Amino acid sequence: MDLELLLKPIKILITGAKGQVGTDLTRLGKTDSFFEIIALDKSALDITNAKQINDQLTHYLPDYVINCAAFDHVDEAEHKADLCYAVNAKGVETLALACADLSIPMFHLSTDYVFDGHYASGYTEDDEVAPLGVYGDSKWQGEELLRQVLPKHLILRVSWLFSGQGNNFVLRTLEAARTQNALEAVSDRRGCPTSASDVARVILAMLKQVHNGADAWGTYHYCGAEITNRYDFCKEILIAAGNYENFEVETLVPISSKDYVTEAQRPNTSVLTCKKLLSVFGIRQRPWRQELQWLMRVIYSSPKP
Ligand SMILES: NC(=O)C1=CN([C@@H]2O[C@H](COP(=O)(O)OP(=O)(O)OC[C@H]3O[C@@H](n4cnc5c(N)ncnc54)[C@H](OP(=O)(O)O)[C@@H]3O)[C@@H](O)[C@H]2O)C=CC1
Ligand SMILES: Cc1cn([C@H]2C[C@H](O)[C@@H](COP(=O)(O)OP(=O)(O)O[C@H]3O[C@@H](C)C(=O)[C@@H](O)[C@H]3O)O2)c(=O)[nH]c1=O
Repeated sequence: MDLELLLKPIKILITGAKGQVGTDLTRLGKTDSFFEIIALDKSALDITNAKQINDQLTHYLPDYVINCAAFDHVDEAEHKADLCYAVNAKGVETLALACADLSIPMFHLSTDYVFDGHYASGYTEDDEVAPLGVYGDSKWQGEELLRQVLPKHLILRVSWLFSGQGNNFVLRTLEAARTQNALEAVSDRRGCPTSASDVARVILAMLKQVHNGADAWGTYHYCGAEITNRYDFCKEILIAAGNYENFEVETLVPISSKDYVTEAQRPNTSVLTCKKLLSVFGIRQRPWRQELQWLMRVIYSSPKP
């Protein structure tokens, strides 16, 4: 690769730029001179709209497209299956076809919910998928369509995302703790929380390497280090936020997932093994507890809206 090309910032186009990962990726990417960021939210680029995709890609001609757009309301997906598949499966295919036409590699995010959660010791990228609900199935179909259409792709499966915005377990726990005296949390559902800003860091690190010639296309897992369950995670959230705020809540009760009935079935142990990412890219997992502490500092130092 010649020097001029190496010195040029890597132009990345982000879809779903107002979501959790989209927001953190935009923020982090803009502080890194290696990148030129084009951040498009749903109104600027709807991934179910082939013409809009084509117009935006030919206008910007990015080096990479990063798809952060998704329909990821797990329960709602059960009764809005058409919309869910339109975005997470067909939308991904439409985006990938446009990328293929213009020879643009695509980075895509997927989920631990492609697995059924019966495998207790952690899933590798080669383990068999068996989604339990519409959301997980739509994400798996999106992965497969991308693999068929565009060989130059990276798929990063992540789990249990949290950030300072959007609909996530951390913010919902804080909201509930402000208004309720007692909270219940499932103690037999295990996984690894992951901060959206940590995912953004990993995406940018992977992109730098493939841009510099690493032939590492394919599927990878990433999640925050250590395994926990929803009850212990909830406890950690309340302890971390308790340094800044007095909550209404007095008790946190561990319950069985059998007693927490939701529209969608969820995997019981959806731990992702991240060894492939370490061996191919040298990227290590960061402890989610540290990320949670950092997020609390950010949340409580920001002015109230
Ligand atoms: N959240 C989690 O816990 C996890 C998420 N993932 C995956 O990670 C990725 C990022 O998730 P996260 O950042 O949390 O998602 P968010 O829901 O925070 O963001 C997704 C964004 O996509 C937008 N969007 C929805 N439909 C379309 C469309 N047709 N075209 C363009 N944009 C659209 C949404 O807009 P609007 O809100 O206006 O509809 C939203 O801004 C997704 O692929 C998700 O499946 C994987 C594991 C865990
Ligand atoms: C609200 C609440 C949930 N829970 C438990 C039940 C269930 O296991 C889980 C549901 O919480 P959430 O709705 O935040 O989690 P959910 O939407 O299932 O989260 C998933 O989102 C999708 C997009 C993904 O890809 C997954 O990785 C995962 O992060 O938490 C409690 O135990 N107590 C509570 O008060």
